[in-house]
Amino acid sequence: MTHVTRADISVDAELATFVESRALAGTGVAADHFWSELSSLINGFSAKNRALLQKRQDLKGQIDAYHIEQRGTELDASAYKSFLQEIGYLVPQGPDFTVDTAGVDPEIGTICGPQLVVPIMNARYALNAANARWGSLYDALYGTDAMGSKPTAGGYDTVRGAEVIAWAKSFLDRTFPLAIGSWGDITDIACTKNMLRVTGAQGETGLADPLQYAGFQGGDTAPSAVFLLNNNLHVQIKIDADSPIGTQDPAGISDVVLESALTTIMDCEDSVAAVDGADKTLAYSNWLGLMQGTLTETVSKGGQTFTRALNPDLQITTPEGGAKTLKGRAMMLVRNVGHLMTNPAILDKEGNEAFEGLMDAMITTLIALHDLQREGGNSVTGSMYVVKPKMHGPEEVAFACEIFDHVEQALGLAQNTVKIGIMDEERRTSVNLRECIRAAKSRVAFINTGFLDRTGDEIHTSMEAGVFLPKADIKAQPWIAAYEDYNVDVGLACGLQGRAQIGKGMWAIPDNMADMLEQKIGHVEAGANCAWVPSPTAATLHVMHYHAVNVPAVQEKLRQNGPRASVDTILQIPLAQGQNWSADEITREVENNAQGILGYVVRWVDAGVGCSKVPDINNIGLMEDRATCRISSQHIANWLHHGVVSKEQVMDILRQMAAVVDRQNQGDPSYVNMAPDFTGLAFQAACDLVFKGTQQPSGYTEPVLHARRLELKLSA
Ligand SMILES: CC(=O)SCCNC(=O)CCNC(=O)[C@H](O)C(C)(C)COP(=O)(O)OP(=O)(O)OC[C@H]1O[C@@H](n2cnc3c(N)ncnc32)[C@H](O)[C@@H]1OP(=O)(O)O
Ligand SMILES: O=CC(=O)O
Ligand SMILES: [Mg+2]
Repeated sequence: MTHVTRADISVDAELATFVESRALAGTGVAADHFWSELSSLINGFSAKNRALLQKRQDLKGQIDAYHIEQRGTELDASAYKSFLQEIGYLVPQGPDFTVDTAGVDPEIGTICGPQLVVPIMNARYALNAANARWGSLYDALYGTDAMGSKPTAGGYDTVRGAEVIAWAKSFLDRTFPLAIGSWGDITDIACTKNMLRVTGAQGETGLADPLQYAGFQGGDTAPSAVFLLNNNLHVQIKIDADSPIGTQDPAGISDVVLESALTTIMDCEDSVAAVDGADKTLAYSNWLGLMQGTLTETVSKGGQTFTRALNPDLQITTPEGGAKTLKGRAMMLVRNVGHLMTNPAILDKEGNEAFEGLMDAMITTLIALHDLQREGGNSVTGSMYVVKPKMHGPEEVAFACEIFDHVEQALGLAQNTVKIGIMDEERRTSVNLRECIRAAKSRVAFINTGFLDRTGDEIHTSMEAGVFLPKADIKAQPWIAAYEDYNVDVGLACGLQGRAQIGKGMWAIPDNMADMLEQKIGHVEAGANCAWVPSPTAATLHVMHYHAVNVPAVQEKLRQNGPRASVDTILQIPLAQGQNWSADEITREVENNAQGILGYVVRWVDAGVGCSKVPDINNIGLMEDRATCRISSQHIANWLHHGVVSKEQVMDILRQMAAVVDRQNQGDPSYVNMAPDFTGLAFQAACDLVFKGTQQPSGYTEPVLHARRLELKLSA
């Protein structure tokens, strides 16, 4: 890594070249000005950043001491809450208020739908994610277990195909009922002025609600696609009687395409491994390609090689005969890193690694200028959306706003152009959520329950309180339901409706789409504008929940009924209450956690892959990222700390599981086995995460992951 001097900072040479030759080009921002502003951000804001991190440690120390002193007695909930107030962990609530965020895009304010997340360093996936605005329902049903069974290998299965078509048409019947008859029986579709006419078994008919007709493509008597609208979401019925599917359909319908990922988060955080200047440059360069609309990637699959690019917008004819443009891409947000990490990509004037959150703020916003300075594009309202993760309490949210005040001034943007998504994923944010929102009241564009990090923080914060329940049982305790409800209650009370999303967390079992279809409607029924999905296919399936449930109506009802959850319930720590687990139960719990950690870490450290699908001990593929790894490592650390398992037992299990993970990766020619030597950096990283788990700041995994990956890169 070679650094070059720019203003009072040292910048990785590759990153400096990228910024000067590509990111700044055409923005009107001069290089000298940019570096001097970035330097003043880094050199001017780092002391406060450090102080905020110190406060996290100080509060944790006081909480640890409290639990150690109380050990052996039952936690007195009221005394505990008073203690948290005294130390400033729980802050006083100010008067009622509503947010006044202005200029948000419809996908944030008024259209509810799935939110896809994608690792930004993977251009192939990032392009797919931006293009996931529209997804084939036929493909999503055919290719997954959504209908109950999985597709078999081999050619097209006509029986399964017929099942898919019937399934999709029953969705159309539920969502866009015809005045007479069923979508399954129609033989012709025509688009006359103001009317959709379909011919069915019982003659000519139309939509029961004619206002659901939104337009068409192609000729009016022989359209190539018909557009329908329900709950602000479009659905395309594709008609192509010459296509393999359309030729067998009485009306020539070849597909049903759903508007799917309304928004996509391009992730620079939990799902990536970006440890140095080269990695950060790749992340920023992909973001630039997305903001300029020029990103492409060569993709080889199924024996073919092609170039993947961003989809264009769609042009349709409205029912009245006018022209209308529909967005072809998801509205993109970018997740910056939180306040914790530093990165050697930039060094401050004393030669210390700069806080990564500061460089992300300045550079991702600079890049967004390419979108903000043109008509249309990603944001039609002239906003940029930064998801800010892992903030602890209102002071840290206020700090994020100060950072963006500086960035906006530096780049000549109006104040509050940059909107912030507040991840409600740390306990000190959950219990002070109202004040966190107040701290960003003119910027907040979403709150989202990141329950994975939140679970990790639950364990770490109360490490000294006692033995935590097994991972699956933690999810069933009152604290988490209260946390989820409280987030919605507070969001509604602060007037987020129409101005900001109230979002829910990730579906972390990417291959279990039938379960997702059954369960994730719960997010929508709980009043969420959006909820996270791991893949474009999941977005296409999850969007059907937003067709079934009118979220604004749910939110209005919830708002009128008033708050349901209380901070007191959120503060109930999910500890084991004298459970007597068998040795087998303990071993399986630790094995499961160890397998997830190792399966994730080995790809992170050795291959720089920040998000992986890793089989659990029941062979179910789970999405693993830094947050899920935080839970698993903190859980083992908790059981170790309280003597549920010994260090020797855990080490034995880690070794056994390393061999299992090696076998799972057998097909990868570049994979280096962890067993039988267990001397590799990946195995050591897993050991650090577990055996030094109690000492990791907030239980985060990134300090260990970054250190070990850097070690590997430097030794290569
Ligand atoms: C706690 C948190 O912070 S959650 C947020 C962070 N997590 C994420 O962002 C999860 C994003 N999802 C992913 O990274 C992936 O889906 C994984 C790692 C879970 C699974 O990846 P894989 O094992 O490669 O998936 P799988 O083989 O089933 O599918 C690959 C195909 O789906 C596409 N795909 C999978 N996930 C995504 C995605 N998130 N966005 C876009 N496309 C995707 C790929 O482009 C690929 O298609 P292609 O061959 O046409 O390019
Ligand atoms: O970032 C999301 C989470 O669940 O953590
Ligand atoms: Mg998270």
